[in-house]
Amino acid sequence: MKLIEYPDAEMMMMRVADILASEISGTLAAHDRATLAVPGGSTPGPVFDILSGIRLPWDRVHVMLTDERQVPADHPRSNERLLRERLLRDRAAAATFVPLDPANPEALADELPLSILLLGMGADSHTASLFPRSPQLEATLADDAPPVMRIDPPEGLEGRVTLTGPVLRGAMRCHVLITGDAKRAALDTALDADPLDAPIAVVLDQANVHWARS
Ligand SMILES: O=C(O)[C@H](O)[C@@H](O)[C@H](O)[C@H](O)COP(=O)(O)O
Repeated sequence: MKLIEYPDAEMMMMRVADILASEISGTLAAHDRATLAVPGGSTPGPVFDILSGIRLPWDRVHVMLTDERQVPADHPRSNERLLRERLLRDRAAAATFVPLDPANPEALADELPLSILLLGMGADSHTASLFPRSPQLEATLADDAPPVMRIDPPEGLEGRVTLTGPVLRGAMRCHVLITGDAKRAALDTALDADPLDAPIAVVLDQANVHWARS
């Protein structure tokens, strides 16, 4: 793991957007297409705002979510809604959105391995929708898991659809974006943990973790 600490969240968001843009560009220099997977939640919006305005060959970029909440696409808690409002606009409106469909996991085969993976993390160390104590966690972390699966978070949140362990581990480049002391403490604990206890551990070997206190 490489941990990059920033003086504040604003600087972190600008830098991470720059890194993602240059990784998209680098991928497109060598390949016809780049596939970028991004999280929902409350943290990444400012990265999306900046990235959407950067000049890139967006028509060769496929964008998907790392996970989705099972709510209608126009619901305030929908990650697709966040993506459409904050990332798939301005210059990035030319990108192709790839939906997560657990009924048709093979539809993702052409997108793998992911070129660039951006993950969030909860203070319980969940990432994407791989939640500790979820009844399906072990199946979603298995080496032979399909690329996308349904999963029930343990604490009565809505059902989720998530990219699975093999997809996250297989990404060519992996970034984790976190703020605050509680998430930093969870990260420190996860460094020596089993992914079944701290799911973020599934990517920490290869991850660049970007952290700002606030
Ligand atoms: O849909 C989601 O909830 C996510 O993709 C999830 O993995 C998120 O990244 C973390 O829960 C952190 O969420 P916050 O950024 O809101 O703290």
